[in-house]
Amino acid sequence: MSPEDFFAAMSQKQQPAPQVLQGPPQISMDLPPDELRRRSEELERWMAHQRQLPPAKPDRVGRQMLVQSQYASHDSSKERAGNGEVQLRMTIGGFEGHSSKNPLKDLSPIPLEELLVRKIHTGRYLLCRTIAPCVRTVGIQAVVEDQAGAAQTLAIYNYPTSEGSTPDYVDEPATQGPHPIIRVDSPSDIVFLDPSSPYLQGVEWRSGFSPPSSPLISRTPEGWKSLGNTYFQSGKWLLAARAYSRGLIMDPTVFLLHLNRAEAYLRLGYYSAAIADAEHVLSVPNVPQASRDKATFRLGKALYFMRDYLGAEERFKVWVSTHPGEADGSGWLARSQSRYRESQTGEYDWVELFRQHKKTDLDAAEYTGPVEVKALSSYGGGRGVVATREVKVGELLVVAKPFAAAFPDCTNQKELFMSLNMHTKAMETHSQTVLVSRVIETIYGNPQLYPQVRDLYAGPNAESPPSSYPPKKAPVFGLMSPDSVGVDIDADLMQAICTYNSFTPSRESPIGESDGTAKRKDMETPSALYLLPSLFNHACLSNAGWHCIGDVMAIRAMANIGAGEEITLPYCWNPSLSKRQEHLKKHLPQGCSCSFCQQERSDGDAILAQRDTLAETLGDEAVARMSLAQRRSLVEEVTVVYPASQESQGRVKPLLAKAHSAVGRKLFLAAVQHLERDLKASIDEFIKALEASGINIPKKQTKKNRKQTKSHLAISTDRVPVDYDRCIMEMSMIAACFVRLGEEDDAIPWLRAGSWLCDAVLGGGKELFLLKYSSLLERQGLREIATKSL
Ligand SMILES: C[S@@+](CC[C@H](N)C(=O)[O-])C[C@H]1O[C@@H](n2cnc3c(N)ncnc32)[C@H](O)[C@@H]1O
Repeated sequence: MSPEDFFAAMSQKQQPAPQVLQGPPQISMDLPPDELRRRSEELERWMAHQRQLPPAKPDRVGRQMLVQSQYASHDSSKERAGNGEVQLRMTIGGFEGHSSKNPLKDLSPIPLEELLVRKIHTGRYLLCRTIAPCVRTVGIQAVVEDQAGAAQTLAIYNYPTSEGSTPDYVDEPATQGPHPIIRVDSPSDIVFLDPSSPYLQGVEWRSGFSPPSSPLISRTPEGWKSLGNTYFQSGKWLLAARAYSRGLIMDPTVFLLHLNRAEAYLRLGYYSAAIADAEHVLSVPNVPQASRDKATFRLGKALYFMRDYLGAEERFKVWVSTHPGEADGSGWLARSQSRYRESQTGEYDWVELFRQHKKTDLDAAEYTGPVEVKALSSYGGGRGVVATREVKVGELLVVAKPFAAAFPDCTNQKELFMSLNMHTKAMETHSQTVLVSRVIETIYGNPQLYPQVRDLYAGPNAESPPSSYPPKKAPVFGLMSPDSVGVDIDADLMQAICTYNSFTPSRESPIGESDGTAKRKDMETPSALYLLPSLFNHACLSNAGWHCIGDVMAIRAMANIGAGEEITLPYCWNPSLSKRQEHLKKHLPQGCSCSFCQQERSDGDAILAQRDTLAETLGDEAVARMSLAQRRSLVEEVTVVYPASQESQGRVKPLLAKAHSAVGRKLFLAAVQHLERDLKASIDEFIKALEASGINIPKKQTKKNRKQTKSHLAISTDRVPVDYDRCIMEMSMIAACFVRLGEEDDAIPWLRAGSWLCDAVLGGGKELFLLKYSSLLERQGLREIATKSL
C-alpha cells in the first residue's frame, strides 16, 4: 500500500467506542480472505480510534524534499512503464470520506499552513498550483503550493484523466496522517481556474516558482482554438476541450470553439456537454451552413449516445436531406431507426449481436418490457421489480447497456489496481476498482444522469434510496465547462453503489470457445454497473435470468410469471448451499431465505455437511479422473443426501444432476466398445441428470404420436433450469446416442429441447442454437440432422 493510500484511510468522521490500539494492521493483497477480513476489522477499529483524536498540526515535510521525491517517483514510474513493467497498485476504498456539497462562491480560502490533520475544513477552499510533474498512482499524485509558497502532496482520485492535471482550487480539503497529504475523492471538489478567474485576481505566488512553459497561457481565442486543435489531433480530448473553453471565456461569441468542443466532448463520451455545445451553435444566427451541418451531425450523434433515438433520427434526416448520397449520414439515420425500433419492440437481431460477442461496446438499444419497479419494503433498498402482466417463460423483460464498465481487455494492462473494500472487507479485483472511477467519469461528462446512479441502493449503512425508480425529473444543464462538474459527486456513495449493484458480465461465447475471462485470474474478471437490472432482488432459483452478449445484458423470464408477481435474478449460483451463502454475504448477511435455500436447510445440518463434502468431490477436475465405477458409487452417495422423505415434485437436486451427468458422459465415451447397452445406459443417466435439474420430462410418446406433432419436444417447457448450459449439452448427447442407435426420430425431440432451452435463455431461435453449440453438434455428428429438423 502506498503511504498516501494508507494515510488516506486515517481521516474519518466521528465514530463511537474506540479502543486504544497500537498501530494500524498490515494489509497486503495476498492475505487469505479470513485474515484480510480480520485485519480490515482491526483497521476499522484503528481508524475509529484515530477519529476520536483531536485535530492537530501535522509534521510538515519540506517543500524541497516533496518536490525531489515527486520527481524521483515520476522518473521511476516513467522508467518502469518504458520497460513494459506491469505496475501493481493497491488502495483502500469504502470508508467514510468527504465530498463537498457547497458551491465555491460560498467558501472562504485557507492557506496550507492552517490545514490540520484529522479535520475536514468545511466551508473553506484551498487555492494552489502544481510545482512538480503529476504521478499516476491509483489516482493522480501532485505536489502543490499555495500563495505563501508552502507545499503539500495532493492525491486526486477518480479524476477523468491525468493529462494536464494542474489543480488550482480544492473544495473543503481534508488532510491526513502525521505526514499529511490532501486526499480528494470526488472530481467535483477540484476546479481548474481560468487565468482570468476572479479567484486569481490579485493573487501573487510568493515562492517565485515559475512553471515550465505551460501551454495554457493566455492567448487570443484563435490561439486557443489552434492549441485545442493540436491537442485534438493527438487524441488529448480533455485538453482540447479545455483549450476551446479558455478561448470561449475570452470571447463567447466564437461559435467555432463551441463546434470544436462539441466534437472533443463526443470523443470523451461527455454527451450532454456535446449536446449543449451543438445546440448552441444551431441557435446562433448567421452561422454558415457548413458549420450548421456539422453541428447538426454532432448533435445527432450525441443524442444517439444519450439513447434519444427519435431526436437523433430527426437530426440525421436534416443532414441527409442536405447531403444526399453520403453514406455516413444515411448509416447513422438507419442506426437511429433500428435502435428506436429495438427500444420499442424488444426485437433484436440476437444472432448478429452474438456474432460480435467479443466486443465490449455493442450497438444496441435499451428495452424495458412488462416490468416495473415497486416498493417492496422487506428488502434492503426497499424496492424490487414486478411483472406488469402475465409473462411466459423465455420472454424478454429488460435489455440494458452498462452505465459504466471495466472489461479486462480494454483497461490499461500496464497498470493493475487492487483495492480493499471496507464495505465488504474483501479485496476488489482490478475491474471492480476501475469501475468506480468509470462511473464517476461518466457522471462528470453527463451530470444529468447522476440521479439515476445516486438513487440505487448503497448498502445498509447508507440513507435509504427513494421508493420509486428511475427518478422522475432529470436536472437540466446548459453549456458545460470541462474545468468543473455540474453536480457534486459523492465519491463514497458511488463506491458503495458499485459494491452493492455491480455485475460480473461474463460474455456468452460459442461452446468450446471461452470469452477469455473464465480461465484468467480472478482479478481479471469484468465488472459493470447496469441501472435497471440493479433493482432486481435475488433468489437462488429465480424466476428470471440474465446473461450478456458482449456488454448487452438481457433479462428473460425463466419461468411463467403471474401479473404483479415479483421477478428475481440469481446474483450467483453454486450447487453448495454454504458456498452460495458465502458469495451472497455482502447482500444477505443473515443468509438467503429463498424457497430453495429453505428447502435445503430443512434437510438438516448433517446432510448439508455431507453435501458440501460431495460438492468438492464433484468438482470438474476431480470427476475427470474418475472411473465409471467411481462415478457410479458417487451417484449412490449423492442419492442418499437427498432423502426420499423430503421428496417434492420437480425438486432440484444440483449435486445429483452433476453425478448422473458424470456417469452419462463416461458411458457415452465408452459406447464405442459396447455400443447399444452403454448408449442406452448413457441416455438413462442424462435423463436422470435433467430431472435432478428440475426439468419435467413427459412420458415417452409413441412414434405415431410424435410424427403427428412436428414440434414435439422431449421436455416440458414450463421452466428453464439454473444450469441450463449443462442441460443443453446433455440433451445433445442424448440426441447423439439415439443417432448412433439408429433411432433418428428419437433424437429430434432432444435437439428441439436443446434449441428451445437456448432460445428461452438467449433468444435468437434455432440459428443462435446452431451458432452457439456449433462445435458440439459437429463433434457429435448432429449438425446436419439439427439443421434439417429444427
Ligand atoms: C442490487 S440491490 C436490489 C434492489 C434493492 N432492493 C433496491 O431497493 O434498490 C441488492 C440489495 O437488495 C437486497 N436484497 C436483494 N435480494 C434480497 C433477498 N433475497 N433477501 C433480502 N434482501 C435482498 C439486499 O439488501 C441487497 O444488497
